[in-house]
Amino acid sequence: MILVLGGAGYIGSHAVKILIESGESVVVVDNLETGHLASVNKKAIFYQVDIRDEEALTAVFEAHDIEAILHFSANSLVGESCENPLKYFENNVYGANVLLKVMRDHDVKKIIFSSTAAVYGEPKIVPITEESETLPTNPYGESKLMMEKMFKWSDAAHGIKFVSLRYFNVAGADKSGDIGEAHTVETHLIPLVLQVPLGKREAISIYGDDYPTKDGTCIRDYIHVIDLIHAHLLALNYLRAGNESNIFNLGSGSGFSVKEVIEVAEEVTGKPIKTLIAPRRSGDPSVLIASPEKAKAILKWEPKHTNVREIIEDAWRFHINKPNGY
Ligand SMILES: NC(=O)c1ccc[n+]([C@@H]2O[C@H](COP(=O)([O-])OP(=O)(O)OC[C@H]3O[C@@H](n4cnc5c(N)ncnc54)[C@H](O)[C@@H]3O)[C@@H](O)[C@H]2O)c1
Ligand SMILES: O=c1ccn([C@@H]2O[C@H](COP(=O)(O)OP(=O)(O)O[C@H]3O[C@H](CO)[C@H](O)[C@H](O)[C@H]3O)[C@@H](O)[C@H]2O)c(=O)[nH]1
Repeated sequence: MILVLGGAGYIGSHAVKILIESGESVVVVDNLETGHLASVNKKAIFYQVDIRDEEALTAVFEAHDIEAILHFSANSLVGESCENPLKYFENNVYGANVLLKVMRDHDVKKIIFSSTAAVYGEPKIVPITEESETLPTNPYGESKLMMEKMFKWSDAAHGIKFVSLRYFNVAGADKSGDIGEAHTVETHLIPLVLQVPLGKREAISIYGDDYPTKDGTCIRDYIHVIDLIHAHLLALNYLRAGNESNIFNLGSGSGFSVKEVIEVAEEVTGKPIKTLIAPRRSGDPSVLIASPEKAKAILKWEPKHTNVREIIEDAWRFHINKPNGY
């Protein structure tokens, strides 16, 4: 049995669907703070539980024979984390503490964890390898780095093996259009851009056009959620094969600017997208591009949907299908 924490969220709901399609039995735990019950595949067993509730989490571990955990549950808004850092340490770090305690007490030894490119902060060298310095510029990234260290020391003391996957910019949606990214508070570029052709937003603000990039706007590495989840399945096999704990970047290795994303979204939707030039958003690095070479070499991961047009087409299919979310 695989336990998916945060399985009602954007990325977690895709993981649940793909795990079930690949023949796994899945239990989902989610407190529904930002997730949607309707996004959880009906073949999964669902518990509305907060991972910080040790008693309730223990009951889930006692009800099921859990082999491995995919841990997506967290707060993950960079701006909010700067305004309310303690919320991030409370949910992400304390939540991991409770989880590791329950794992230790129930002899569960495998966990795959959602980390982030935000652990690197402003990179000195691009593309970013796993050896790059980790200097987060916001409490969200700091909380994820702290969690990585908690996993490292829990491995040393209790033999809990982990794979930490440092995601770059996750986007796109399942090809069915049934599940996708539907956050009540949306901060991510692609879903916000698509709100304009959906008629839900007048214009998209471009946060800064004076960066030292080819068109002055920030460059990011967009990774399709389906490719991202396939890396989790490979990480699960990696741990099942008895390998050591490890950390991998997950990105496509190529970058697209904010303006390029908007242009492609205009082509995909067939509608003009009005833009406004806004001030830079604080803490935004100009260029974030992953080196995915380690995941390719060790996990044998090969992202297949790296074209930003395909990523936007798949996101658009979901938004057309569910214009008001779940
Ligand atoms: N979306 C990205 O581009 C991106 C990039 C890097 C890392 N990540 C990480 O990936 C993970 C998933 O991100 P997402 O975009 O799907 O976010 P999301 O908010 O859609 O999903 C998180 C889920 O966890 C649940 N949750 C939060 N706190 C919980 C708690 N204490 N107990 C139980 N459930 C809880 C929420 O209700 C939600 O369903 C997060 O850990 C995030 O930090 C996301
Ligand atoms: O309305 C908007 C929203 C975003 N942007 C720009 O679009 C780019 C992408 O922004 P997102 O908010 O979509 O993503 P981030 O790169 O800020 O952050 C994401 O990727 C990070 C790692 O790269 C972390 O993992 C973080 O959790 C995740 O939200 C940035 O340059 C941002 O300034 C705009 O111009 N206008």
